[in-house]
Amino acid sequence: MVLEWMVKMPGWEGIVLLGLFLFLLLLSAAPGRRPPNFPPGLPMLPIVGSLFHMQGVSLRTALRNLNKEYGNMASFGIFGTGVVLVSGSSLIKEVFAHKAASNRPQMLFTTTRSYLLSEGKDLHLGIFGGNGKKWQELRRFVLRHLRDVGFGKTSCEPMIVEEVIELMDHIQQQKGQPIVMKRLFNRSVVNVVWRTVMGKRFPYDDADVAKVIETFLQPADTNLLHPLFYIPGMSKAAVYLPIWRNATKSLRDLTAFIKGEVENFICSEDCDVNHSLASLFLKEIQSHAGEKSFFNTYEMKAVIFELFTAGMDTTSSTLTMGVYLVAKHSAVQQKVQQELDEVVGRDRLPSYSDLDRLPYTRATIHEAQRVLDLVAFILRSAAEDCTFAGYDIPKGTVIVANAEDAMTDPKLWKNPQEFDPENFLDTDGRFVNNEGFIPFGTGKRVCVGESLARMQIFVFLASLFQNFTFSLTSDEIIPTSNNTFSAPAIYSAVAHLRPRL
Ligand code: HEM
Repeated sequence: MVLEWMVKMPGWEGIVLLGLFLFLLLLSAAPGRRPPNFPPGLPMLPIVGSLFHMQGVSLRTALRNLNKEYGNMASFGIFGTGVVLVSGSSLIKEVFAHKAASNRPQMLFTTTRSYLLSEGKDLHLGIFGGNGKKWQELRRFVLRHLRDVGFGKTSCEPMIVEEVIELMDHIQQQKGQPIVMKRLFNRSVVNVVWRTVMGKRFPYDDADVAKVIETFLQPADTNLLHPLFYIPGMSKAAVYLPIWRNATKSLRDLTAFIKGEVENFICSEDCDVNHSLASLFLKEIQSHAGEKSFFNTYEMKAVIFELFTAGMDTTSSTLTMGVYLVAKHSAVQQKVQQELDEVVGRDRLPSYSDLDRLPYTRATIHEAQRVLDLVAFILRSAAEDCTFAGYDIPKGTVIVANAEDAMTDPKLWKNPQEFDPENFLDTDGRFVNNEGFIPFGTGKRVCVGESLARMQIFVFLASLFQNFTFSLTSDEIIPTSNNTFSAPAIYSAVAHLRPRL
């Protein structure tokens, strides 16, 4: 896997990395070293770690095998970094709730993005990539003020409904012709986030946002455990390498877009009266003027960048997969529509307040999210030396939550390998939550956008199934789930308008 990647690299950089790789190979002949009382797992050789023991299978398969072979606390090494894979929903929750597991490892895409946003002055910007006191303060500020501007609360539902109506108009205009579903939802989803974060929405034909959406690197294109990212010093060095500059073209376009949006906002006349997170952030920066503070325009750009990226493709992928699974299982589609007709009717759109009276629809939506399993492996790192399940984990160890295992654990789910809304229903048809359902992560760094995402997913999908019957028209492609993220199916569908009752 490593070798293949390097051989594909053109020019001197490929040669240098290949040389480095061969040098490491020679050094790895020395006896192995694993920290004392570290969880069991693959042999960890000096310098290269366990890379040679993971050859020939995809990373995801390697992680699955690790769990099966070594149990709920299993380990391996990537170069000098120890990695612990935590499985079992109760152990994941215990570990991830602990402040010792609350750091995020340095990831190449967060350092590159920080570099670009700060003109090279800071490599550790934002909430997602931030750690320690700065992460705590920024996260607290963003959560509090997102709530103030209505994020995920009933007051933001009308915005979601407006986007749903526009999307349904667009679908209706296709007049029963096949619709390519990939990225169909991105624009509507990003508008909801943008309205709370920046106080504006993008017109449907905005060319800049269309370009960003079109070239956006989807989560499933990102391998957060790529060995090259764990070469010591790489997260800092790579931002200066021409090869990395070329490989990150879409990231560069996106950072330029967000920088432009934020800078225009700061210069705009209504920046301090506009009721948005951006204007509250700006006020916070001004209130700390002259002091040493985490609130500055670089952090503001990074936080806005994160809300845009984390909020767009995650929710859109879930909607794409939701329509796909329901269209593929026509009996489920009929039951959802029957429940919607009985509880909501067809004269008004479903509202989030209907959720409790729509157990089958709710179970279907949860089940689509479980089957997609978007973030199958969630990355944190040890903020300090710590002990979990009797094993010692040194500071800096990467800690990975095996969400895939929790979401398919046969001890927790009736029918873990199938799309089956019954997984979230009791024998009386009532909706029941499941402790293995952790699509938004868990504990100290649980997803900031969970409440908004849940509301958006429900309102969009319930409205679509109330108004249209979907059927698949093409042979769908199920992307081989890669690495740490999963991708939704790629397909086309026909949407038949349902008549009013
Ligand atoms: C279906 C939609 C979504 C899914 C499945 C999802 C999933 C996740 C997961 C698994 C994490 C890591 C949690 C952990 O470490 O325990 C995360 C973090 C995060 N998410 Fe989401 N997310 C979604 C939507 C959103 C939205 C709508 C936003 C904001 C607009 C958002 C913003 C963030 C941020 C800022 C973090 C970093 C939190 C931190 O490190 O403290 N996400 N998300």
